[in-house]
Amino acid sequence: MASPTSTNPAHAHFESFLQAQLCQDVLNSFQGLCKALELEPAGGLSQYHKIKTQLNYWSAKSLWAKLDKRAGQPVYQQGRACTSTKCLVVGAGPCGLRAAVELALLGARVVLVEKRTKFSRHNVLHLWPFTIHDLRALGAKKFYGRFCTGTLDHISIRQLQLLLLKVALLLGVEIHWGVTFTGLQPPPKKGSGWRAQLQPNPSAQLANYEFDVLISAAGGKFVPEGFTVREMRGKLAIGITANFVNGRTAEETQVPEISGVARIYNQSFFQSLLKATGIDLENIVYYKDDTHYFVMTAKKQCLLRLGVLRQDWPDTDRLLGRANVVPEALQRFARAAADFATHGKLGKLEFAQDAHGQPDISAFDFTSMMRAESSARVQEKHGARLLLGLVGDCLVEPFWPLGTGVARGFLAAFDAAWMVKRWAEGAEPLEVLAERESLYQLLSQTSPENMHRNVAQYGLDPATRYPNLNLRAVTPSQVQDLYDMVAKEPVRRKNDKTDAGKLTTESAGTQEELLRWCQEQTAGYPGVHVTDLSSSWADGLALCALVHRLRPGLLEPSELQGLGALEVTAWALRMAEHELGITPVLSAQAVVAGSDPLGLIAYLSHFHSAFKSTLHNPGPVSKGSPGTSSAILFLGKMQRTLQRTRAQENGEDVGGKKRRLEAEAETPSTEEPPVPEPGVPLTPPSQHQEAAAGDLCALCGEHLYILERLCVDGRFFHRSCFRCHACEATLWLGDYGQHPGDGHFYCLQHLPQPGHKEDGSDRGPESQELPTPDENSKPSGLTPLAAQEGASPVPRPSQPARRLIRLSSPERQRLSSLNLTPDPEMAPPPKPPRSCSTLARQALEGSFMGWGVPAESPQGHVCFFSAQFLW
Ligand SMILES: NC(=O)C1=CN([C@@H]2O[C@H](COP(=O)(O)OP(=O)(O)OC[C@H]3O[C@@H](n4cnc5c(N)ncnc54)[C@H](OP(=O)(O)O)[C@@H]3O)[C@@H](O)[C@H]2O)C=CC1
Repeated sequence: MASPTSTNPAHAHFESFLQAQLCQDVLNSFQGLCKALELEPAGGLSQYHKIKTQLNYWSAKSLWAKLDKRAGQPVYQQGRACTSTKCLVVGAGPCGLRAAVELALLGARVVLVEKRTKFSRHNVLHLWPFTIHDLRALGAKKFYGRFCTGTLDHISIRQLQLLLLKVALLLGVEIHWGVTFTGLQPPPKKGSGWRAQLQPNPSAQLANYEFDVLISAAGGKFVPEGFTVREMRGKLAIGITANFVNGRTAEETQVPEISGVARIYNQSFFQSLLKATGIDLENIVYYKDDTHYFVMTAKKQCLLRLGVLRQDWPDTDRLLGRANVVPEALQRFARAAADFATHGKLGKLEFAQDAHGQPDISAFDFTSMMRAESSARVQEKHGARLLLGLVGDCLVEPFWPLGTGVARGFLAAFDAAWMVKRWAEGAEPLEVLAERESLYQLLSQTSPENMHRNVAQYGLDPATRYPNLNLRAVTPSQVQDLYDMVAKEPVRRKNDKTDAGKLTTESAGTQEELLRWCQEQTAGYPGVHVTDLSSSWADGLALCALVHRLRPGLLEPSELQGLGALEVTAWALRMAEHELGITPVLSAQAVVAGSDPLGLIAYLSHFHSAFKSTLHNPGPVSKGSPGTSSAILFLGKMQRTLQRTRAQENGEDVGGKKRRLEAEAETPSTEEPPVPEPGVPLTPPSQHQEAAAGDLCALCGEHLYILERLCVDGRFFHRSCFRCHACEATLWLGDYGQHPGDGHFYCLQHLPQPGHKEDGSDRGPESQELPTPDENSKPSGLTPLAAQEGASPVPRPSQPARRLIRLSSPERQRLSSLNLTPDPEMAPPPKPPRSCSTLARQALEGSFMGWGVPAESPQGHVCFFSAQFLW
């Protein structure tokens, strides 16, 4: 057995390859290695086995042991799962490389194109436990000895790229640098395949490469053909990142990292900072890696005051545009903040250089994020099918204070590779797409707390990662529009230079656009004048108009005659929920009182989504004039009723209505309460009272902020409270059951047979048919709703039967072979604290993903994150 110091040139190349810290050095040493071993690089998995056979000295063997262990997982079928699949991956960011590695392990031929020629991003990513385990298992320590040696778990983007690049090269991925993917070249005739348009003109071999899978991992600015994106925009939040040279001196090593200081947790720190420097921040983070990396959220007024921004512009792009930012002032700002946060112990704080040789500092707007509407598509031409999948920022741009780091990017990479495996197995395109979309639904809800606890079991199979998985949450019929015979026009995003400033109607995202859309949909309805996203909705008419616009047949004027605003609103909310599937995120009281503007925006964005999906699957929605005769009749009557009510109210004291709403707001039920008696003195609603307007969790009774709200059967819970009564796993919407006997919620695995006993002695086998929640079989314990319904003056439509979810036998077998039964020894995960971080984590995702909703904290702050969460 030879040692690395032997004269074998292959060993020397291999050691250089392991140690290389620049992209070009990695490529050079790998080429040298292949030459020395007389191998053609990019030879797929067989190339890996050849390298392994020839390099069998101890240092190399420790790496092979790790890679062999991963490659030996049954899911890869010894590298034969996708041998006839040819993939093109676009983008060598962390997610593109991670996806390429998985595809290579499956035995696919993988070609990756990246427009950059070097890795230069110093910014540091937070790592979840599973990502650390995953990277260690790929030999991270071998490539980067400092991997996760600090007090905090993180890695710089470039180090992450470097180590994944090395793994990808070893596994035979073909990588082309400085090559930009510009579009698809459909097959010109039968018998030919899909190719890529690339810039600059590629070699003939690359130009002629025909593939049947395209994975786009090209980052948040790129949207491949056929995909649509939605912009989520909240209140302005300005992030600043700065990287300073890390000289790795003893003094620098001593300086403690800051995993996150947020204003709401440490007011005195931020006040002292303001006093000493004039800098006003919401939060600050400091990580030590290749550089000293700082990220902070700065207040606009202070940036203007300190001359960092020249002028205040309402348009964020202009506000933070190159012309409006003074680089020297920005550098002074970041340096002073970093210096203060580290008590001056980092010395002179010299800026590291970015890709262009400039000081590595940037100010960016993180209020706007893009999210693709779907994660995959299939295109077919002349009989050649192409599967397209998105991963990483190209799929969902992360909201950096949530601390999702690269974790969800990796999950999407795994899910996409799993999709490719299913594709290679010959599953029907719509089935493949439906499964992928089912997984995509889970992505935004994932957190370390609600995934399987044993990260060592994580693999490509989604069942190893997501508990209570239902790969049929989305059905093939729901994804028909993702299967194109002809590609649609690409949708470009707002800052796409090729189509600057334009958003398609489908990706419209700002509140103004939402308002405009609401105005368009409600135009022509008598008595409806939508001028804003708050008070215009207080009489319930506009909401009814939207419901009618979507489903004209739902409105029966006779049902609503004589009702007040609150009752009308409650009716509209219920109709929307039960008939249109639009989950309420605020109560009727809050709509009428206008006490929850954020909730209303989130809620209205659901209508927009529902409207769009109805357009995709045309049903009863009338696209023509909204003012059908029944609607006009209905709303006319409603208006008269409301006018009568108002006239009566004018007889009361001026604050009668307000006081009444306030009293209503104290009723925690989401059902409409009885209209209170007039005569109570006027006081503006306090924060507490506003919070009480349907804002208490129906399970724990604690305050429920909008970002935490989960609506199940008309009641609101904290997401963290919505757990399986048996195993305490967090439940996914659509994948749970409520037992009619005990009223508790269960995951499908633990849902007891009807008539079970609480002690579980009669607990049935795994998946059970979910009870259809008809009105008579409402459980008593958890459904006060049912009791109230009798008293409700508003007729309630029958609820649609809940979906029947059964695992197929192969699925059951697969699950049982994975041995995923919860370990009885293992304590249930602690309930996460409901802090601003939790709110933030749940913001802008989940069921009210539509319009970006600024995160609402108890203190009304817009940005927040706590110690453990970081980019
Ligand atoms: N801290 C930070 O500054 C950033 C952090 N991140 C984090 O990184 C992760 C995302 O990684 P990932 O999804 O892999 O995305 P990345 O943005 O890291 O990588 C995408 C790569 O694809 C390149 N690319 C873009 N368009 C094309 C094209 N048409 N043809 C070829 N290459 C192209 C990009 O170049 P180019 O960038 O020049 O467009 C970039 O190098 C997330 O966790 C995110 O939080 C992501 C971005 C910034």
